[in-house]
Amino acid sequence: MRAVSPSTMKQIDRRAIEVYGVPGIVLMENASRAVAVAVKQKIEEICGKRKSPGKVAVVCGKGNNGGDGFGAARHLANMGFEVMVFLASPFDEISGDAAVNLKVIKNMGIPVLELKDDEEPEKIRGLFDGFHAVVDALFGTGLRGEVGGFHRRLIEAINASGLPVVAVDIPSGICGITGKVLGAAVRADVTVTMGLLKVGLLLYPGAAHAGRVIVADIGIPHRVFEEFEAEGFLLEPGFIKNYIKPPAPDAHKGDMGKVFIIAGSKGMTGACALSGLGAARCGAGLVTLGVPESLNDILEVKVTEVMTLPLPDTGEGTLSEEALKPALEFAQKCDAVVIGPGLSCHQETEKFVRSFVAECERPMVIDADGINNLSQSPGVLREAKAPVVITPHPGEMARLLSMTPREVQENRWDVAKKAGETFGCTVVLKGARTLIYSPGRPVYINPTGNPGMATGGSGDVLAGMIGAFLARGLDAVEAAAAGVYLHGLAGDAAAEKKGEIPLVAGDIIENIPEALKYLQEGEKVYGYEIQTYQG
Ligand SMILES: NC(=O)C1=CN([C@@H]2O[C@H](COP(=O)(O)OP(=O)(O)OC[C@H]3O[C@@H](n4cnc5c(N)ncnc54)[C@H](O)[C@@H]3O)[C@@H](O)[C@H]2O)[C@H](O)CC1
Ligand SMILES: [K+]
Repeated sequence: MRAVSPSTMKQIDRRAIEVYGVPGIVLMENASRAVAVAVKQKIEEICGKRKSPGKVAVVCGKGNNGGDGFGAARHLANMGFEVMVFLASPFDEISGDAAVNLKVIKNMGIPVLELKDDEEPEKIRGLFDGFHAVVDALFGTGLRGEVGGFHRRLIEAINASGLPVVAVDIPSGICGITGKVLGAAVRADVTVTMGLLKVGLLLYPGAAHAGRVIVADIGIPHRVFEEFEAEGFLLEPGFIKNYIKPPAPDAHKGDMGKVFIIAGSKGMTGACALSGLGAARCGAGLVTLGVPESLNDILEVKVTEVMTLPLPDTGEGTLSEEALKPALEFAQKCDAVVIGPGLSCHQETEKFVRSFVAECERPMVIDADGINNLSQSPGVLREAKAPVVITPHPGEMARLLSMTPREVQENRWDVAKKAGETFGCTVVLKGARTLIYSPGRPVYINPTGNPGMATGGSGDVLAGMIGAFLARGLDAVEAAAAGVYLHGLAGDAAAEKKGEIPLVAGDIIENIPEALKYLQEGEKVYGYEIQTYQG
């Protein structure tokens, strides 16, 4: 599902009005209706259907977000709710379509209380006593910069009310593209966003402030959406299902892709097994682990469905430079390579990784120590002869870009794009709402997964899964999207059974079959669900 920035949404709104001739007031009417229906649903969810359905406070700003609020107030009154509008702006500053709707509700006798900037703080704090829900129509795509002073106090009062909150378009105070809190932000139970998803509703902390997201079709001709490049794309089952096709009836293991996984060092044999099994569970026909010779016997015991290839060892249980020739030769016989899980940063291994990445002619997933071994020479990534997917967690990305993990986390969107453009590869920036970026493509946002997956070995499994999809012929972005989505879905299935705390990497592998089954047959989607309101 497409996700856009506020500025792109404004351009789409404008084109619908000025080029296609849809009057703005019509868009606002549809938006208002969607909000009112969501409020009714939310209150009924909590209080059940009642003769007198309840009392709703609608907090309106001075722009069209507020205009949606005025329209929603009218619809809610028509539904039998007792409605009160709190206007966070002087009456005479309301204009255009918003002014039309304000006039109507005043003609209907709906009380509209104009709040002054210098209202007594305790008056603001007590504003919502006795109400059953609050509608946040303060700021939408028109928010600029930090929310301060009176608006901040108003937002804090909404959050302190303890009432269910329905946000109009974007929770006020959330940046519509980064998801950051700009000073203060409303915590909504439901966000009714107009036309298309906004990126900021999908990225933390915005995703936490948005609650359940409903995308309202407000009557913009759908072809207008096609006329603009969406900045983001929320990964969904339908999108992934196309990539995960069952094997042909007469398939044999050679058809299903050969994956070569170069991994492991003394004490890190688990990483080899986890990435190998991750690949095998995603349908790779043949999986071979290239490991330091001294660890080969251990791996032979550890794995069954996966083969091993002993490679020259430094004598310390790590790969030596001598491993380059045999590793490149074997890679030539495979369809995709995964390099990095548990490899260590031994100085000889670092040289091996640098040369291998520069010379390998097969699509590669570079993970964990594969990335760390390139942090002194990230330019090698640009020399790669075949498509590359890097799968850094924030710390590994920080080393690659000479940033701090905090800087990475505070700018995930921009960092993922910067890394993709700098290294000319597909970037999987792991974390809550993993981002996938490749030059020239939108940023894919993954909604699956849970905090229980932040456990040793989880990344090794993911690297193997992406390697399997690469080996089965998906391009770098598709393989990354399929792997990331499925990895999170399997983790959600595991967490549903065992809880998040006890979850270990092996549980993710165990649940890949169930996750695949849901993708291909079921409708149940864990974790994240977007509803669409068609009016
Ligand atoms: N035709 C359309 O565009 C439709 C828009 N819809 C809704 O309208 C809003 C966007 O409305 P807009 O008037 O552009 O801006 P906002 O209402 O979001 O902003 C309100 C107002 O607030 C002022 N402001 C901005 N930043 C700050 C700040 N940091 N502190 C104080 N005040 C601030 C600024 O002057 C703005 O004018 C969109 O979200 C939809 O909800 C309809 O839904 C569909 C048609
Ligand atoms: K809002």
